[in-house]
Amino acid sequence: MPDARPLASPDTPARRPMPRLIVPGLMVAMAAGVIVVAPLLLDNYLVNILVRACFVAIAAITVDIMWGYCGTLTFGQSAFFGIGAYALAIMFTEYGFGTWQVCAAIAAAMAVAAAVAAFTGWLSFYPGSTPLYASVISLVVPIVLVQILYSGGTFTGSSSGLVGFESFDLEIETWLRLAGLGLLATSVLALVVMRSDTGRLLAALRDNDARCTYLGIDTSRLRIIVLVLSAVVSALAGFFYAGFGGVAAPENASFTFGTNLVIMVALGGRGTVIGPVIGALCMEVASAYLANSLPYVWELIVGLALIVVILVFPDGLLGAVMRLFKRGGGAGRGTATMLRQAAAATAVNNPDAVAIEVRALGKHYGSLSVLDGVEFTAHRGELLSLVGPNGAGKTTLIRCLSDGRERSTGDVGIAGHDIARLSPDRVVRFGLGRKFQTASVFETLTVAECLRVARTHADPPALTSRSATLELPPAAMSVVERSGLSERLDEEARNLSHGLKQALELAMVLSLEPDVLLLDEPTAGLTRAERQSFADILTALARRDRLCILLVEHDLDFVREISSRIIVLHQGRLALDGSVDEVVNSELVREIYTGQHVPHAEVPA
Ligand SMILES: Nc1ncnc2c1ncn2[C@@H]1O[C@H](COP(=O)(O)OP(=O)(O)OP(=O)(O)O)[C@@H](O)[C@H]1O
Repeated sequence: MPDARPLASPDTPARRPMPRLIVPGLMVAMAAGVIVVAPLLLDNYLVNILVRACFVAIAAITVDIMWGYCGTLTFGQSAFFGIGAYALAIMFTEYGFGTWQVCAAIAAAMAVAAAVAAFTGWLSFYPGSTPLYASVISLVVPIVLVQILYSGGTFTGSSSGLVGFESFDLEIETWLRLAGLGLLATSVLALVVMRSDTGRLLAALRDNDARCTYLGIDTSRLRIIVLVLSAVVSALAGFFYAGFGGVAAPENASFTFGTNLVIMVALGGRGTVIGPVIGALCMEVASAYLANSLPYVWELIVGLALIVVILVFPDGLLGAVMRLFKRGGGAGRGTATMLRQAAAATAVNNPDAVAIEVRALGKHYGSLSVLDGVEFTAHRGELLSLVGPNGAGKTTLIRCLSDGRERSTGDVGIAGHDIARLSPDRVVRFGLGRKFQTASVFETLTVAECLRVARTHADPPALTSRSATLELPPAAMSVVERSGLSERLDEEARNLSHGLKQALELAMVLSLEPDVLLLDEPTAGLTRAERQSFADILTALARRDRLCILLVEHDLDFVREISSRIIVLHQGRLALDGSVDEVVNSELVREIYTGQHVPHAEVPA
């Protein structure tokens, strides 16, 4: 879109280099403080608290990854912490302390935590589940686990927990150094991964799960993998926590502790890794001093602090500090991305092959029939417009073509594949791309990151590094260059104008190299110039690249200009299917668009 006029200022807001240095600087300072200075200066009581705080902070980091990066608010990390603590306590109580017992206890802690996390993840993240549902499940897990511990008799120590077993015989200063190093290693690893391409993919999940799914990403599987890994880390933290304290108590697994972890993350600043560490250290130390002297007031103070932070600093304390160093609130990440065109796909074998095949399609909501007996076929190279009055069922039809679970009756074929009851991420792999009515991008990611996530299928993300180059297929590249997005690759998507967001979403969908493109009112809200540009792009995609495009559109002039064929939906039934002239000049379309009633009987079945 050469003439697109972005509403947002084209100037990239200036950035100071500080935010990139704050987090590593804080980490080095805290690590030096805990590992080197603290054992020399602090009394035993405070060192004891710091050791525990370091292990709790590791669990808080796992909550941050789940909540701050992946967008799932979880109260259940305490359960995995408790599993680690009890794996050690049960093993040492039952079999004594020794090398094989330590190895077996670590293996048991990791295996049980991973198994419980996999089961919980399967329950929480089934396709179509909501984030609220996952949070509720995360509340239930520690509650159930604590009940199991209570009813475990002498095996789990019931409400008193397990105590008095032989454990690691280390000086307290050594414990502090070990705990500090463990916390430092976990923080560095988490930061490296979260700043890598994989971390950006997790942030994309948080921003827009549906868009990820329609980019062919199995979001449920990804969330389960992250939950399992964070559960294992949390279990290891609990293991050493119990090893240090020589006790495992139901409180270590309780939902109260899980809630405290969430508060630590919220106070420190979610999505920062280091914020939760600061939150955990501060809360553990403060609670050790205040919880006994001010038992009820302390909880009140924590509650009030949480409310104040949520109201005044929604990004937490560290988020507020980091924002001070940003001018303009959210430009790119100071990285320069090189754009490169991927090799063109091999020539299409059969340029006129059937691309969409719909047979006897029906969709019902209870007794309400929204689509009934819809049948049509579309070929590669066709630009097919779908028109009809509001409520005719156009968006529902698009949903039924892109998600096998949507339709009530009938069959849908995409590029020769029956979509059966497959979820959108699987249908996308048949060669389908869907653009939503409202631009669906990843708001907190840069333009380059959005496009990189869209290329996940072709270019799996690196785990520990961030790519400096971005390779796009020719069709996506052409949209990026024509729209001017190539000049703003390192700018966050939320700063783009409406037109540029629409162009970005189209480029993301084209990054999938689809054979079939579904577009739901893509020109709504665009300027005249942007609309013309969109028309040129779509025409080229159909004629030159032989894509089959199905376009839902209200603007009949636009439809007339670009379509090779038009189908009309009326009251859930296919009313007309013909050439542009046949449909636009038909009596039926005139009646529909002038609002006159068309009796059901007159609509061809
Ligand atoms: N989840 C749902 N439950 C019940 N009815 C629904 C649901 N989703 C859509 N409908 C109904 O299905 C009908 C078709 O809706 P749909 O959004 O597909 O129409 P449309 O042709 O795309 O309309 P518009 O042009 O306004 O976007 C409407 O009457 C709508 O109220």
